[in-house]
Amino acid sequence: MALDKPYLDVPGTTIFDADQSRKGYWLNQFCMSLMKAENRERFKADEDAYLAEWPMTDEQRAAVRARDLNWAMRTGGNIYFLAKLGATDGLSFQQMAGSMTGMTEHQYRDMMVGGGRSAEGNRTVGEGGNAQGPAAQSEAWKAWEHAQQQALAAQIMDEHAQNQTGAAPGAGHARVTASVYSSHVPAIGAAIDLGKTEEPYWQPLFAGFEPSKQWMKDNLPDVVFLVYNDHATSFDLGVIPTFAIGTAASYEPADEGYGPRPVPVVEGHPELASHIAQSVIQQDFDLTIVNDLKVDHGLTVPMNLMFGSPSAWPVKVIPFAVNVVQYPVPSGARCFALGQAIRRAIESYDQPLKVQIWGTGGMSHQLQGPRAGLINKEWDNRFLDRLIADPADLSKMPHIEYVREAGSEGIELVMWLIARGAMADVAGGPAPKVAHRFFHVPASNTAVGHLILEDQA
Ligand SMILES: O=C(O)c1ccc(O)c(O)c1
Repeated sequence: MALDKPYLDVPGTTIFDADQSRKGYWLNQFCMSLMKAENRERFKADEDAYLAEWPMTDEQRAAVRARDLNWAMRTGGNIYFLAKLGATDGLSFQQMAGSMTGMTEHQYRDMMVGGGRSAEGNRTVGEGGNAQGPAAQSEAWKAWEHAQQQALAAQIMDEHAQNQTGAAPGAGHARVTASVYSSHVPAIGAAIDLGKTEEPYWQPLFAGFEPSKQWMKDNLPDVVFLVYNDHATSFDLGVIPTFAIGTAASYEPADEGYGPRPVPVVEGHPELASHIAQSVIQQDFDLTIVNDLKVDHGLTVPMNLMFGSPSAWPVKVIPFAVNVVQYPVPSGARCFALGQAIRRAIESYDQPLKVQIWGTGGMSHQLQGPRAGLINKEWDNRFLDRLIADPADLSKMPHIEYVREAGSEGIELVMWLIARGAMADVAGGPAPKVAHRFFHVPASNTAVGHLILEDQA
């Protein structure tokens, strides 16, 4: 059980939540494609051929062909997406809504003219209202269900047999085991990709991460919650989310202009990510939910620094992108409080997963204007000291201090406060153990800082 679903007992109602969204992703994307006239024409000319272009399930294709909206919703469709299908057929929203009620078009219109369906008796399953019955089904859906019955029965038998012999699902809940902090300079990625890590310029930097790779082998988590910023890669100026959580099953490395980095695809953890999204949003942090995301150096470079260059990443990753590109960017205090909410979310997930939270970006660097190349070693090291010992006080530092002291791009360091806020001591537990600390200048234009804090709770 990942998502809390208090809405399941509302009669005749499907709430479009993360599970539904995941299930219906391609069905809904197909519907969106009908926003273009040329696609509507192609669909109308040959429905089967057009539907075959979309990686939907056979059942979803059948539901579309039958124009059975209840069936389509059962397979993950959402009415605002399905409405593009109805619009392609020339239907109004009233005709579409009415088609799901079992009433004729006229009966439904008359009900609306008469003041609409009453909420009385329709708030909870089992009351006596007129929306309590089973969903209206097309003949096609009934036939489909009939055909599935045998397969379903066999599957239930199988599951039953497995339950008899297999282990019980893991008990317990997820926990934060450590936080990791690291700069994410693209030139570090290029040095890895081009085999330059032993060159005199790069060797001292990579040497500083050798203990980290060993530590990671000894402390491998199941999931990394990876806080980073997108560098005008997946998010352009069209949409700028302040906090965006990736809920996809996988994330391809982005092409940032040099071609995609030759690193493995990043596997996500959609169930935990959706749970965290729900929990954190219910704690009043308004996250943007992202199902389609390519990840840039901000995410992949720290992965290499901590895991080396394996053929597949040994952990699942939940990407969490923070806007630090266009002002206003979130305050340190907001980031610190968000980290606390993320810890609560992780701890309330009912699977025994070990989760690390990483903060990336920084340290001091300025990539623009006559002040480009600014480095402030003393300030950076003081930042590391304060991050370890008094993050609550550090979180009060205003943006202007980051800019003046650590350069315009040094503002990325606010993201480290998200990871730090998720540690046990902030929630009243013991102080973390400093497993590793490293600082090096320069990597390209940047001072590289790195910390590993082990949770002692
Ligand atoms: O130092 C650099 O070259 C550099 C470039 C881009 C970044 O996002 C960054 O963090 C550092």
